[in-house]
Amino acid sequence: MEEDTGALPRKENFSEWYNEILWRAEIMDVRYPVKGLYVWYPHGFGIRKRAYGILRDLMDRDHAETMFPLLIPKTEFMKEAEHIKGFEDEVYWVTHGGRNELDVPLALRPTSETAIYPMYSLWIRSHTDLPLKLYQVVNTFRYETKHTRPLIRLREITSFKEAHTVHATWEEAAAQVEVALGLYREFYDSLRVPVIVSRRPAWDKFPGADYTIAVDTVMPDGKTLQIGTVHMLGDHFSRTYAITYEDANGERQYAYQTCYGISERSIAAVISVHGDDKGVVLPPEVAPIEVVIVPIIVGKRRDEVLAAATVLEEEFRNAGFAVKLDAREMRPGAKYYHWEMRGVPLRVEVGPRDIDANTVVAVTRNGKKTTLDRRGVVEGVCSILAQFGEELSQTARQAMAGRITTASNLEEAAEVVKNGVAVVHWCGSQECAEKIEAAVDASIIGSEIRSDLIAVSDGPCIACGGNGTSALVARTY
Ligand SMILES: Nc1ncnc2c1ncn2[C@@H]1O[C@H](COS(=O)(=O)NC(=O)[C@@H](N)CS)[C@@H](O)[C@H]1O
Ligand SMILES: [Zn+2]
Repeated sequence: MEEDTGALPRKENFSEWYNEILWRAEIMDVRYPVKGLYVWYPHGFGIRKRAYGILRDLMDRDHAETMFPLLIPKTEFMKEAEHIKGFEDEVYWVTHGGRNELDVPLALRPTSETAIYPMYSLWIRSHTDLPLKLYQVVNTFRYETKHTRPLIRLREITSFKEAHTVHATWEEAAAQVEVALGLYREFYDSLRVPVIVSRRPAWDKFPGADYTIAVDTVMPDGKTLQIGTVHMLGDHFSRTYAITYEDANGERQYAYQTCYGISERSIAAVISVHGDDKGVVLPPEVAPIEVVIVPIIVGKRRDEVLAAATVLEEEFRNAGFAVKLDAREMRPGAKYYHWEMRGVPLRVEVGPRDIDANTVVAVTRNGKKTTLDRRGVVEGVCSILAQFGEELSQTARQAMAGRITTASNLEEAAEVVKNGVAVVHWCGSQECAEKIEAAVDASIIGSEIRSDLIAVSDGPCIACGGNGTSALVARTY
């Protein structure tokens, strides 16, 4: 890949910064010749791999992982009316196998309800088969007509984690929605990404769902990014796909379902929230390289320094760190620049002075320098990385808090949404939502807000003066 050249755009020019950092930090190559499809560089894929390893560990607590087919027959796809309406403009169709026209066109899954639920109908017979909680991590395809953007709005979603659960009652399904939100909070806590949870307005819920609860973060430009959604499907899909079970009294009942999804937007959030003017900044939890060792090679003591650096690398590797020794013939400063761009959380420098003093110098990606005793170096680095992770959480949380502002009328809200999220009182009516959205040129993205950064309250709707409660208004990706 091309080497680094020149300075990055400043992060305050977020859109340019974001586009440039994807190739400068070797995350994604956007030159693939199909719109909305992009290629993972190995470094970017390493971030995805660690992040989805955390996600799988969370899901594996009480879900089973599986994999359903990519191609969905039109007959199945077209069964759930609302679902179709929501996706008919986004579905890719396969119509030929070789030169033979297929008798039934096949959809590339935009999401997998219509692939999975006919099989659930075969699998679920009795209440003893419930609850059923499966998930898969697959690619899905959506013919997005809005502006596509790497990691944020793709036509091939390469890292679509979708969970689909089945329960005996509405209450159990509603409880699973809360379990899913807890998992998503834990996931984003691990990525040090602060989130706001809220209920999407009825017109924004997932097609075919009773309600949708979304997980949003606030991007550096003040726009929100939906980085996870949890849907209560009620019995809509079970009635359409005949997912029924025999209850304890031998009665046949329709099942109740949920589904919840996360995509590579989670990676976009890590890059966007934590990055700075020098490049990507990775939480240790998802860094493909946690520690890079840079030997300070000085003339005649070159071999001695390299030997010491190699021993150090071995020690970190045996302690379970993802460590890299950068022994390239290059000025140390150029190496610092290279690894800072790629977001490596910790650099360890070792040179002749360190060998004589039996120390090493540890420098975190956010610029903290510590001289460590060579003997306790592994423990020292452990606590430095833990501290670094906490600092990332705090910095990101404060940044998000700084972009959320209460607005008590339309004019104030119109100002706030230019570079942040407005918290307003809304009566909940669609009519007032349209008035508010037109007046402030932004969307009502949620109510029933759950965030320890936002004090929810009642008050007069800023459109009609009627009884309102706190709602989020923002521009969105
Ligand atoms: N075009 C896209 N590119 C990247 N991520 C996307 C795209 N469309 C949706 N997502 C992400 O995928 C998540 C789940 O998508 S969704 O439509 O809301 N929900 C579903 O598809 C349900 N079947 C849950 S699995 C969204 O919250 C969003 O974060
Ligand atoms: Zn109103």
